[in-house]
Amino acid sequence: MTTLAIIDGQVLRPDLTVATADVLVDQERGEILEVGPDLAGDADETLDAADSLVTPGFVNGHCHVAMSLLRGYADDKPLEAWLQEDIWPAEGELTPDDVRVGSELGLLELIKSGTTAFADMYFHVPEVAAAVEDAGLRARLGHGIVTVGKDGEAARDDARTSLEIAREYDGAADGRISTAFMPHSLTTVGSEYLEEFVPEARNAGVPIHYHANETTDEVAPIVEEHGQRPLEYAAEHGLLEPEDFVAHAVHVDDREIELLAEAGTGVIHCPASNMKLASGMAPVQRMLEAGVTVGLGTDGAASNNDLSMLDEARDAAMLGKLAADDASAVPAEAVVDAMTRGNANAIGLDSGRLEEGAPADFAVIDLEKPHLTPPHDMVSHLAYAAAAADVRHTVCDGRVLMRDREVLTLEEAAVRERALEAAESLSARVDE
Ligand SMILES: CSC[C@H]1O[C@@H](n2cnc3c(O)ncnc32)[C@H](O)[C@@H]1O
Ligand SMILES: [Zn+2]
Repeated sequence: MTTLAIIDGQVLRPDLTVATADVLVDQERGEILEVGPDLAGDADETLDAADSLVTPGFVNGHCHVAMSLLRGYADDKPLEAWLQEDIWPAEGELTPDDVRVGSELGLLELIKSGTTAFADMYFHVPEVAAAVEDAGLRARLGHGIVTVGKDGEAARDDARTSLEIAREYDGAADGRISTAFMPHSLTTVGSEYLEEFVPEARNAGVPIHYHANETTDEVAPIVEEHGQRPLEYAAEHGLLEPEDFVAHAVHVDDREIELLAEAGTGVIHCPASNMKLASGMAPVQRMLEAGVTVGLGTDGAASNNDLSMLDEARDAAMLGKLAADDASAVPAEAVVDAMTRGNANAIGLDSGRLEEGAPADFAVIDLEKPHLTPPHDMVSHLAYAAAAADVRHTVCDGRVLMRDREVLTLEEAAVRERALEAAESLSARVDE
């Protein structure tokens, strides 16, 4: 057994209390052996956490990591225009190599901001999976299906690809990669394809993840065409099961909140993307009160425009108060839970908790910063004050991915260089 000890840190426990302790990890099993005093002993490797907070690694519940290549490509438009006029034409030019380098760029940012696990919907998923395997993170990946604008054969091919990817990659990278069947949304995938393929996804034993109720423009056509609210329609098509999770859920009514709570389907709230695209304010406090599992996600870097879960936590708390017109709504504890254990539960990964027997996924945050002084309340600091640049070390599955801000599993300068070239070449191709 090889061991790693994270020593002298302030450890954030599952009940959100903080204790000065070491954390001892079995690196082969990727598991926490013990949390307690004086565990450095003869550990094979140590990580200094003095004057630092040791937290569960952050979980990003909804991302399109390769879209890092499109950061700043198109801003200041609402969802529909942004996708139709800018993003989809650019994505039409993306090669598998572009997706690989865009993923590596995004993974660098995830590691540097303390994220150890994420859920991702995109295409050229084998490239995303290869990047995840090498970078050392944990992920739930899927191929996003869009059937609108395609003939029947092309549409069925797309849905079949999502199913095949889900089957083939589940358990890849020594179990760090799991998968889901991923229809893009309830308006971009026709009901006939849901009826045909959802039962197959259930047979494959994978969850289903999709964008839902993101804008009023997305709700209206379903109400008009089917005479039902989108999540009633989703339930009728077998898309609201306890293992499933939806992104956004901005425009949900009371009945839909009740459906989510009854079904146990997770909601991944994406406040930065919702604000930037002016999609609306999700009723997060109402969903929490109804018992919905609420996680947090960044969405892609083209609509955020970063992948920091610390930023997302702050945005969620701030926007949640504004939406509820109540300063006590969406408190610090709720967002810290949502970015760790809540998210892990929502996307079906065993992560987000720092205790014996749990997966060894951590972020170590430097507290010796003016904006983190004084140390009244670590949960408050995580929700409101800490930033990506405060993350010192990141560990996933017992492996040190970043030590003292040096990423060990990706060559940062080389990835940036390749990303610059790929982005330049992509822009030129789109402009041709
Ligand atoms: C078919 S792969 C995933 C697909 O989703 C697009 N996308 C990125 N952000 C959003 C969003 O906020 N709502 C809906 N769709 C989004 C992305 O560009 C890919 O095409
Ligand atoms: Zn999205």
